[in-house]
Amino acid sequence: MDKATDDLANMNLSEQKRADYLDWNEYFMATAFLAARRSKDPNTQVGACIVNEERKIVGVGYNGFPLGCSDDEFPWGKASLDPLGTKYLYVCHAEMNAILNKNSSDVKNCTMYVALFPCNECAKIIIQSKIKEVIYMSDKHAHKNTTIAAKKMFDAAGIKYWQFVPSKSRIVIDFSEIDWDNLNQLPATPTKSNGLN
Ligand SMILES: O=c1ccn([C@H]2C[C@H](O)[C@@H](COP(=O)(O)O)O2)c(=O)[nH]1
Ligand SMILES: [Zn+2]
Repeated sequence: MDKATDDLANMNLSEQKRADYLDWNEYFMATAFLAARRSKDPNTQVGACIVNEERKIVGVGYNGFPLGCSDDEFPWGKASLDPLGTKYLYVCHAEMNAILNKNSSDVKNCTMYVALFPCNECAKIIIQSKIKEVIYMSDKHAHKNTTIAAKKMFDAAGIKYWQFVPSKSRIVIDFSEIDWDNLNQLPATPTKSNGLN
């Protein structure tokens, strides 16, 4: 293909809608996973994103210690002879933080996107806050009583829950790949010349 034909092909492509944009579920689940990257938990990082009926994000949270409880002083360990020496008695779960961080008056009829199926304690808060749907990614604790109880309560309360199975294997934000002059993500627009092709 000569350069003129190549330029024309690129021009026509740039007038068409991008095909590889994030769909709503990908966008909200990726937001939950981005929030999880704020977590200091060395073992499990959980993020949650709450979305209202207008598809607006109204709350985001991740697992971490309460305000005033230093990440450097409270224990991050899982195992200790003394339960007070583990994280479990102190850490706020991502779902609870997302609800408490809400920027709307309530989260009634909202959907929660969450990296891990909520535990029984989070399930109670989700139900009481009137969230109507939970979309989760990992169900790695499906065999545990905390998850079984959570599902039992969701079923009784009529809360819909389903597992998000991503069709994209990667959602990447790589600042080094962004063409800052055009705000194009170079890999997403391969026909655009980046000087390498
Ligand atoms: O519903 C949940 C369940 C757990 N978490 C958080 C709490 C802890 O920080 C980790 C779990 O630690 P493990 O080392 O995997 O036991 O996940 C949450 O945010 N939401
Ligand atoms: Zn929980």
